[in-house]
Amino acid sequence: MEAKRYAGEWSVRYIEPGMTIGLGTGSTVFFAIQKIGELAKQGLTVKAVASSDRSEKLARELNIPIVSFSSIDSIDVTIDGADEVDAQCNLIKGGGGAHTREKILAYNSKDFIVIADSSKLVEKLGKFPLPVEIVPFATSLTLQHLKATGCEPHIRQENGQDYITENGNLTVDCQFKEILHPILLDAELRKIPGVVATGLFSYSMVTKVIVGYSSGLVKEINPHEKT
Ligand SMILES: O=C(CO)[C@H](O)[C@H](O)COP(=O)(O)O
Repeated sequence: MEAKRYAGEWSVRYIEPGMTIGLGTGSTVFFAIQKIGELAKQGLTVKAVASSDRSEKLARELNIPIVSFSSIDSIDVTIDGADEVDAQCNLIKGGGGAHTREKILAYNSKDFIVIADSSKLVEKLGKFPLPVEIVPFATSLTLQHLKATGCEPHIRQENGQDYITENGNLTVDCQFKEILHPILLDAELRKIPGVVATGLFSYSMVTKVIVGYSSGLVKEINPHEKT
């Protein structure tokens, strides 16, 4: 947990007065939102759009002004977590079931900052089952098409029932052996009618990844930096 806190708290240095910020979802973002709340209390003026009811509720409790997506043109910076980050900074997201809205936030943000503890760093994506949001219509056919891409698809359950996203859809956790070409796989999955969004986020969307270590060390990875 401390490693998540270090990454989350570090990330708020990229927030400037007057910005519109996107709030992701999850236990790492929790620490970023708390820190933003502290800064707001000290006078930082920002407005925020949230990717989930959970994050919105937390932000409201901390008196961070929340605005609706329809009232803004773009987001200055979105801060969000990840389930896996590969060597190029491609991501798997959606462990918390909010990846469709998170992708909309990231896509509409000038900067997309990913925060993660070091356990999320992997060489290749795919150990973590890939979340895919699907509409709950012709589910068994959609599952067959997902399976044909080379995975074992499982409809996510919560308290013994299908997990329903905030968009009213199902989440299918797709276990691949490994994901060698995340961008191609994302395109292949999105061709299946009924698929709303996958939890694959291309490195091209990512401005930087902030990694927290339990020692207190924080590292920044810039996927676009030439080495
Ligand atoms: O994608 C997400 C939610 O949909 C989260 O960012 C991801 O699951 C990481 O969560 P955590 O910070 O709790 O480890």
